[in-house]
Amino acid sequence: MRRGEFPIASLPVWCSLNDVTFFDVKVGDIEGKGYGLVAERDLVNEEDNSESPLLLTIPKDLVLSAEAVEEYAKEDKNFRQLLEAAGHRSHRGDVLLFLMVQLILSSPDNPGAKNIVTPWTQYFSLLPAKVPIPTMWTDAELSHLRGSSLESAVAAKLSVLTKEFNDVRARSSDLLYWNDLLWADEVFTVHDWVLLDALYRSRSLGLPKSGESMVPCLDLVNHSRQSSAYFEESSNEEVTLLLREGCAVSSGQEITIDYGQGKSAAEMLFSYGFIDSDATAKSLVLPVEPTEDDPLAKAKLHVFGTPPTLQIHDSEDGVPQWTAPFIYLVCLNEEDGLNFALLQENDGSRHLRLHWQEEDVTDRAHELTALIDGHELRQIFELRAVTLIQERVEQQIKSLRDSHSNAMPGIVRAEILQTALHLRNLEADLLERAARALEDQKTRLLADNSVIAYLGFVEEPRTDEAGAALSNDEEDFS
Ligand SMILES: C[S@@+](CC[C@H](N)C(=O)[O-])C[C@H]1O[C@@H](n2cnc3c(N)ncnc32)[C@H](O)[C@@H]1O
Repeated sequence: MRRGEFPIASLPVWCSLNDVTFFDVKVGDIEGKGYGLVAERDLVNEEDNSESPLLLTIPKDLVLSAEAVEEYAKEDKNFRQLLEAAGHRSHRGDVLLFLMVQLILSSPDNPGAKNIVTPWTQYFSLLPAKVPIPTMWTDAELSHLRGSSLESAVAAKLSVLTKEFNDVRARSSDLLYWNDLLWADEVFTVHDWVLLDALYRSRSLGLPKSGESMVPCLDLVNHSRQSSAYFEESSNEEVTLLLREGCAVSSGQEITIDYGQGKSAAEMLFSYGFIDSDATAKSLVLPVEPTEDDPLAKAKLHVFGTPPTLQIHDSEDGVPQWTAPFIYLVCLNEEDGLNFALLQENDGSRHLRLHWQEEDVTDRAHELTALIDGHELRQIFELRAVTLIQERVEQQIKSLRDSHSNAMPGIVRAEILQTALHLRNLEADLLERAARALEDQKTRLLADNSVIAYLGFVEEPRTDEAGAALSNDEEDFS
């Protein structure tokens, strides 16, 4: 759908009409980042100044939160019908419906639909038509993410977005007003829905009172890990941007906030479309699956309930840590004391239950690491888990290496290619360090007395022979 026009030169008028105030800062073009905020004069906030200087204030009624969407629905009958038919599933979904309406109302494709206009209808046209996050990349660009943790994450997100779009379409087609505006000439497409999601993801922020919200003008502030400003929501729910304590910004310099706060390189790319040049991967998440020959695979997936993942986190000493609760479910079996049972309720419904050592632990399927604590074979179970995790990590390293020369032909924007390569390098480094840490842990477990005893080496092993025999036998406990 074609976008409306709102030149940046008109923003000061919009701000004065809507009580948004800039103090000594203005919107400017920032190379490689789109718009941003720059200081109009030298700004300083001394180290122990308890009252930080204000840079920007935005009144409560402009904050686009789930509550604001509900309020708007009270005033607009057509939107209320749309929200009742297709909304109320999540806060994000409701905000996306509101943005969809702003897109329609501001689009030159709908000259007749301009009768209901909110401040957001005009502001929406200032938002970029392209966001550099991977859900908006071309297939050729996406092929450069192969082997990275974002390969499956982006594919899953795109499939969810397509489902959401089809769902909104199915639920609103019976509403005459919306059917005419949205679907009759197929003016609103799945690409528009992907754009709305991208705008929301890259521009929303968590406010203490209003929750996840979009705030006009505050959403023009770019990110830096050495940020000079921060935002607050006051008791009357006005949102403010303030200069950080101990910060000095010269006239013409950019004002930034920190979007990161613990986010991994993959999360930064997924949500905002860039990675800091001095970033480390921090962490990554990979999907994991049950082993192919496990007869209990389906039951294990069912009781686990959520898509199983392996999370790898970096740590300050450079030795990565991992979390993979499903892997413990994968490596335990009936002979270890893991069982499934069907529980029949009085109303006739039946539920699959998970038992560990004859105790019903269905609600603790994610806590098997804790449940095996104290078991005499605990180290054996750990060894199986470490072996499976190591295999998964090695598989990912191989996939990163193999896919490098394998990208799809097609035009790829230089900055996108650079960002994808940056992510791949950061993740390869984290995975390789994780593989070494897993190998070390395996070696430690293999030297554990209970493991040696379990494997039949109860007598003092001669180191060389034992080591060789153990590594040959690895598959037996995986
Ligand atoms: C909340 S908006 C900030 C305003 C945006 N620059 C604009 O023109 O509307 C977030 C987007 O700005 C860009 N951005 C913000 N900080 C950046 C940075 N440090 N490096 C590169 N791009 C950045 C990214 O495209 C990101 O998705």
